[in-house]
Amino acid sequence: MKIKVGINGYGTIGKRVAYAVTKQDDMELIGVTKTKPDFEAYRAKELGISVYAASEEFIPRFEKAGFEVEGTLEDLLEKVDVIVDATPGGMGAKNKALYEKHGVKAIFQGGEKAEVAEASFVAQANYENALGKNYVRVVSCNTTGLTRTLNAIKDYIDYVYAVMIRRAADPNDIKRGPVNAIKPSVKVPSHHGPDVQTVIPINIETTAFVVPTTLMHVHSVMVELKKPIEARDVVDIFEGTTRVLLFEEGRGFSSTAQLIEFARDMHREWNNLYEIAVWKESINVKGNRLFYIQAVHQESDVVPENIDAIRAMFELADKWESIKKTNKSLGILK
Ligand SMILES: NC(=O)C1=CN([C@@H]2O[C@H](COP(=O)(O)OP(=O)(O)OC[C@H]3O[C@@H](n4cnc5c(N)ncnc54)[C@H](O)[C@@H]3O)[C@@H](O)[C@H]2O)C=CC1
Ligand SMILES: O=C(OP(=O)(O)O)[C@H](O)COP(=O)(O)O
Repeated sequence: MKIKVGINGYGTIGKRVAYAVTKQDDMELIGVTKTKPDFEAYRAKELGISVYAASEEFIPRFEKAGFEVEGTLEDLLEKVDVIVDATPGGMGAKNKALYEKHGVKAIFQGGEKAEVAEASFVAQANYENALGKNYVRVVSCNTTGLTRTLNAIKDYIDYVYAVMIRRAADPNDIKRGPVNAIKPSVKVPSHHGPDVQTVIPINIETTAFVVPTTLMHVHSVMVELKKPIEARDVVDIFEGTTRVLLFEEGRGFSSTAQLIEFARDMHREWNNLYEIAVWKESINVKGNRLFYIQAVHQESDVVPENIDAIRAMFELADKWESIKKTNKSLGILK
């Protein structure tokens, strides 16, 4: 039996999750919602994807353009086992009542508060917490990135301090800035540390900045160690950690630009870099402190998590079976 999946919100995350669903042999993409008949709606149709209006109120827009939709979100909800809510942050919580009304399981994204779901999720850290659940939240791209690497070394962690340098906007976004400024998040700690704690119980504080780039986020991580570890052991641990890749400045990876070029060279769809990129040379231990720097491709790192969350919610596979299956289907390197 294939799990029938719908996507509400066909934007940056929604379209990538839709694509990933079509790559799974145990899932079927039933349809996606759109609020307007823009080029993304036409492209979805060209790809054979059924397009639904996100609600009744948007129908006139489609009618005016002569774009035929299959119905509304409520019609889509009648046909699916699970809906992936990838609407703008905060909207998912409002949509939840509709999902409950139709008795459909739902996955929410990191723009929602943890309370929207029964579990916050990063597959390699807490797959088991989502088993059989009706509502799961895939945490934000930054939280996912922090969790992947910190979970791998959690036995050594006394306290984590991390600085998040966040991209101002996604590449297709023309409305957001800053254009020529660095914008601190004066709310300290930023939401990322507490968010990591919704997945793994570690001591962590984070601060965050927004900078004028669209490519990726970068994290500067400092860990106060509970017990000694050598930098080369951390390298070994990260080398053995799924969805984490080590990149060397010595091989030309001197910025996020080269990381994205690597994804392009790999012919990844939308230059997705699903893996968290850790700069190998940045892994250093000084006394009882470990330092490393990593980059997160915000548009794609949460995509495999959405797929694994679906498998966990329907108890289709155990943790490693699901992770391996998802990795293989998306060309994730390890
Ligand atoms: N872009 C990113 O870097 C990441 C975003 N997230 C989270 O994923 C969620 C979605 O974010 P993005 O994909 O970036 O947003 P987006 O703005 O690219 O896409 C949202 C889509 O929802 C549509 N939409 C708007 N109102 C709607 C409605 N009433 N019903 C249905 N669809 C509606 C928009 O037209 C758009 O296509 C948010 O919670 C965000 O915090 C998580 C990880 C990374
Ligand atoms: O939600 C995200 O993008 P957004 O800025 O489009 O809302 C990313 O996951 C980054 O969010 P974060 O920096 O709050 O973790």
